[in-house]
Amino acid sequence: MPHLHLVTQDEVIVESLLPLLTKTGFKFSHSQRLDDSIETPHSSDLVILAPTQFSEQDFHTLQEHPLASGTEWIIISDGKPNPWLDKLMNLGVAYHFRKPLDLKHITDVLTDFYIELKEEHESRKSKPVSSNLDQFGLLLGSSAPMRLLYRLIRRVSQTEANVLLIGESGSGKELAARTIHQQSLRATKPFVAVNSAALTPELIESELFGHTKGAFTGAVKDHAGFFEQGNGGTLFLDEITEMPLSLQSKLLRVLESGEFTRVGSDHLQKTDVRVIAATNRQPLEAIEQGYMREDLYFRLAHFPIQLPPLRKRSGDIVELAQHFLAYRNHTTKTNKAFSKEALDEIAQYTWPGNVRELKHTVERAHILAVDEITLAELPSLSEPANSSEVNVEDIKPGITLKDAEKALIIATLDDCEHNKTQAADQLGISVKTLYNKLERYDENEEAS
Ligand SMILES: Nc1ncnc2c1ncn2[C@@H]1O[C@H](COP(=O)(O)OP(=O)(O)OP(=O)(O)O)[C@@H](O)[C@H]1O
Repeated sequence: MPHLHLVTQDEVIVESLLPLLTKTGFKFSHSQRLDDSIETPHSSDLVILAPTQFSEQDFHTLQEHPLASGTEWIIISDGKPNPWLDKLMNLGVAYHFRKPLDLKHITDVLTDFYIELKEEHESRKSKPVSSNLDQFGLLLGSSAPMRLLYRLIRRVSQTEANVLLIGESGSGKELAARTIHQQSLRATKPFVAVNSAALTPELIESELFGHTKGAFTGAVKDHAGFFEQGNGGTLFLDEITEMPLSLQSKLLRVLESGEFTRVGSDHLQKTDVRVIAATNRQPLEAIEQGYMREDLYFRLAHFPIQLPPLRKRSGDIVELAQHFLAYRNHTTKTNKAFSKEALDEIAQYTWPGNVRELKHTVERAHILAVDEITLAELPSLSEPANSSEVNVEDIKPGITLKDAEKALIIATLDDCEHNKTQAADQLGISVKTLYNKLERYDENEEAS
C-alpha cells in the first residue's frame, strides 16, 4: 500500500489532512521535523512538507536527505514568496499548495497519486527479481530518481505546457524531450531539435524564424525556419542559455503570442509549436550571470524537470554498462563480458560526462577487448576521465595531429566539468566549432 509521510509542526494541518489521508487509502506516518527520525525513509512514496518556515539551510538539508530522491513531494506553505521553496519546485517537487488550503483539490490530487503509486507498487511486485533496466520512452534506468523522472514526464506529456529540462551534459535531456514528444498528442507531428549553441549568432534568428528572399546577403530564396518546420509538433531548443539575450526576448514574444515574422518580412505568421528547452546550467544561476532572461525562464519554467546526473543514480550505472555491452555484443555478434574488477571500477567512478560518457567508454572497451573487458580496456577511470584513445600526457611526436587535438579537447572538457562554453573558451575556439568536433567524434565512434 502506498505510504505517505507528513512533516509539519502545524497541528491544524495534521487535523485537516488526516481525514483525507485515511480516506484516500494511504499508509500514513507523521513527524514534526524532517530531521526527526523517519524510521524507514525509503518506504515513503509521497511526502507532504508543511514547514513553519523554510530557509536556505532547510533547502540544503532536504537535498541531502534520504527522502530527496525517489519520492514525490508536496509542499504546503503560507504563500509568502520564498526563493528556497521556488528552488525546490525547480528540483521537480510535484505540487506547491498555498494556504488557505483547498481540501477538495488536495483530495483529488492525493487520489491521483494513490492510484499511480498503487499501480507502480503492483508492477514492481510482479517483476522478476533479476529484472533488467526499466525503459520509459527512450530513457533507460530503474533507479528511484529515474522513476520519479518518468512520472513527471508522463504527467507533462499529456499537457501542452512548455517544459524546461535541466541537467548536466550527457544526462539525457534530448532523449527526455523526444520521449515527451512521443508520448504527447503531437507524436505524429515533427520533432525539431535545435542546438542553440551550435548556431552562428548572425544566422540564429533566420534559422529559428526563417527569412524571405533578399532579406540579407546570401538569402537567395525564401526559407522556412524551425518554427515553421515544427508546426503542429515540438521544437526542442537545446542549450537555451547559450542563445543571445536579444533572441531570447524574441523567443519569449513568440511563446506569448504564438506569432512570428520571417526575417525580412512584416507578415505575421501563426505557429502552433510546443517548446521544450534544455540547459546544463542551473537556471537561477544562469539568470544571475546574465545568460538567461528572467522573463523567458518564468515562461518556460511552468514545468521544470531536473534530470539526475548518473552519479546520483548509482543503482543504474552497472546495469547501463551491461545494457550497452549487450547491445554491442548483439550488433557485432560477439559475446564479450566485463571482468569483476572492470565492473567495480565502472560502479565507483563518478561519470562527469554522464550516460554519454559511460556509453562511449563501454563501446570503446568492447572494441579493444578480445574476450573479457578488463581494467586495461577502460580508460583510467580513477583518474580524471579521459575518454580519448590518446591520453593528453601522450601528446608527443609520433601521434597524429587529429588524435592530439581530440585528446586535448576531451581533457579540457573534463577539466571544465563538461561545461562546453568554458571548454571552448579555454581552447580558444567557438562553442559551435567545439560542437562540430564532438559530433564528429560521436559519429566516428558510432560507426566503428
Ligand atoms: N537515460 C538514458 N538512457 C539511455 N541512454 C541515455 C540516457 N541518458 C543519456 N543517454 C545516452 O547519452 C547520450 C547523450 O544523451 P542526450 O543527448 O539526451 O544528453 P543531453 O543531456 O541532451 O546532452 P548535452 O547537454 O551534451 O546535449 C545519448 O546518445 C544516449 O545514448
